[in-house]
Amino acid sequence: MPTVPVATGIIEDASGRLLVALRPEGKPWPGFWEFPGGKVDPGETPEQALVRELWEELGVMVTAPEPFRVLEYTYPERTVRLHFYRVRHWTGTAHGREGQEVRWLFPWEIPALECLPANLRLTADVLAEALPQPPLCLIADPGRLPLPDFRRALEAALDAGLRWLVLRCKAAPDDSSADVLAALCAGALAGGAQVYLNHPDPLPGWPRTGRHLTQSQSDAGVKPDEAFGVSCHDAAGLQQAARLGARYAFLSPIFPTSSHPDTEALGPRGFAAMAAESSLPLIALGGMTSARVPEALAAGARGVAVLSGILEAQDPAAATRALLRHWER
Ligand SMILES: Nc1nc2c([nH]c(=O)n2[C@H]2C[C@H](O)[C@@H](COP(=O)(O)OP(=O)(O)OP(=O)(O)O)O2)c(=O)[nH]1
Ligand SMILES: [Mg+2]
Repeated sequence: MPTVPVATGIIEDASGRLLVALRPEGKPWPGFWEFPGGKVDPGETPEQALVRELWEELGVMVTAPEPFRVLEYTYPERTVRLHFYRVRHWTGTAHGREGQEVRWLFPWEIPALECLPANLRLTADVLAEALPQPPLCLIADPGRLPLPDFRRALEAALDAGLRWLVLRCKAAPDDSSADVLAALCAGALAGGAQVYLNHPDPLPGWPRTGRHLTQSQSDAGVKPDEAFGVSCHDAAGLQQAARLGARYAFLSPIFPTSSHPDTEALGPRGFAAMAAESSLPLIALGGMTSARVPEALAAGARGVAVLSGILEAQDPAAATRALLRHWER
């Protein structure tokens, strides 16, 4: 079976929303959502095909498309080589010229739709662009250490370059601890970090980027009206988090971990199999050490999360630097 070249455009408006279109009856995969585009004709370059297809399908004239990804995917009926472009400059008003429904959605709203299966990884690629950089997350639980030690460790990690914090409070802290934690959140944000609160309801009004949910909250349908991620443990949990509109998911445990000794680890292969099917960027959690970061990234993790690896290290700053080294260029 020859490979069919296809050119598609991820069209983005000034607010960051992307255009998706519903495949009509009469084409393969009717009723599935796609990025607009189509087959490259003989003699055309993928970029020429992109410009022609977006004119034919949407009535927009594209200028300066940027190559983004080339992916091959085998459907039962054909193998396609998909040339995805980012399109940020065009003229005209996009509308379904072939009668197809089109929608403008934020990237995290797309996984709720039934999309062409080849596009799962691509959606995860787009969502991964918005992860904190470097994508190393510290899950910081103030219940584990005396508060002054917790604060010192956290500030050392932030000074060492940490830019992503999930603050995990199993129970509501007392008033004086709450003031310290709120100030830590504010300081982390001011230093350029993203802060997600994993906290039981009622939620304190601490400064934050968004919330981090447990899989059981997500499975129960909790859907914050702010940015959020979810800690997942299985494929059903990942699917539910994607349906709700999560920006990212933790998947654990990738390696055996002393905090959950009775849970069987996914292993890098189990992790990779789930990453291949996920439209969310997955963050590897569980037994993560600096030495294991390359294996996690090779398994499709877009980032890594640690708990005790930093907070309970002899030298939290050194531990943070050792982990961050993997994202230095
Ligand atoms: N347009 C588009 N096609 C995709 C995407 N992802 C994906 O796997 N495909 C596959 C589905 C199809 O097998 C092929 C594109 O074919 P198409 O049916 O859109 O081609 P076309 O617009 O030229 O349509 P036609 O002339 O055959 O009617 O690529 C995507 O995001 N957009
Ligand atoms: Mg098409």
